[in-house]
Amino acid sequence: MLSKEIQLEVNKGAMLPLMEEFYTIQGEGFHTGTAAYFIRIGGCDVGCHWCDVKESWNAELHPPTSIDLIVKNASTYADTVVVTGGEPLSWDMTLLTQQLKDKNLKVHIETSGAYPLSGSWDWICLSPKKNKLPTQTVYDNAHELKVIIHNKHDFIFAEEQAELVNNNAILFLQPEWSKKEEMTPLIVDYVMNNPKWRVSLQTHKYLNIP
Ligand SMILES: C[S@@+](CC[C@H](N)C(=O)[O-])C[C@H]1O[C@@H](n2cnc3c(N)ncnc32)[C@H](O)[C@@H]1O
Ligand SMILES: Nc1nc2[nH]cc(C(=O)O)c2c(=O)[nH]1
Ligand code: SF4
Ligand SMILES: [Mg+2]
Repeated sequence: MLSKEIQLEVNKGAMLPLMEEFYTIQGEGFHTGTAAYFIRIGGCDVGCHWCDVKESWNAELHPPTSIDLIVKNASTYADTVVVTGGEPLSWDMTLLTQQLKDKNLKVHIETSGAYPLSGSWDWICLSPKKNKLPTQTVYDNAHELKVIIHNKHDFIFAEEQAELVNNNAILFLQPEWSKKEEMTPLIVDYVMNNPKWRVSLQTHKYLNIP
């Protein structure tokens, strides 16, 4: 159990359960190949059975960390910060994003959109999940829609989600890692037949970097 004082700070978004932070190359989606500092915030109740960071789900395993410290570390690296998780929108992102922007950093988010949008973002990557669909604010503000393809039905889900996202969002299909041998050729065919979509791969896993 957190002390009352710390719980209040977490509720305000002045402290967040930090799982890890690392400087790497954005491996996925529109900004693939570009250097970025990743901040991974613990806590997620969406429950994707193929999630590649299940250790992030239980927020209680990750120490509440002051955003002052998170921002200080981030600003010593690249000019772009990617906030991920866990599900970052489980928490109030207002203060964290304000302070990152005060340091002139570009602030990106990786989100399932399952909770209402908080914070101010230069780039929103929405990766919707069937078991907890995105909220309207995230559909309206997403710059990128990145749908994970684990089976053939996910192409239908992808088209449904593309109807819900704003018209400017760039559309990506990304193979679920454990099914990539089977799904990647289907994605390649699908994108050639439906060129409004683009392919996204988890390139960091091929590069053996975090
Ligand atoms: C771990 S999630 C954290 C952020 C947020 N909870 C979300 O799902 O967008 C980061 C990204 O990894 C993707 N992802 C997670 N597990 C994956 C897997 N096994 N194969 C491919 N992509 C995966 C998610 O869809 C999301 O785009
Ligand atoms: N290199 C790298 N790129 C990423 N893009 C999204 C990631 C995530 O887990 O949110 C991720 C990640 O974990 N590593
Ligand atoms: S929403 Fe993201 S962090 Fe949560 S289980 Fe799904 S992939 Fe993992
Ligand atoms: Mg990842």
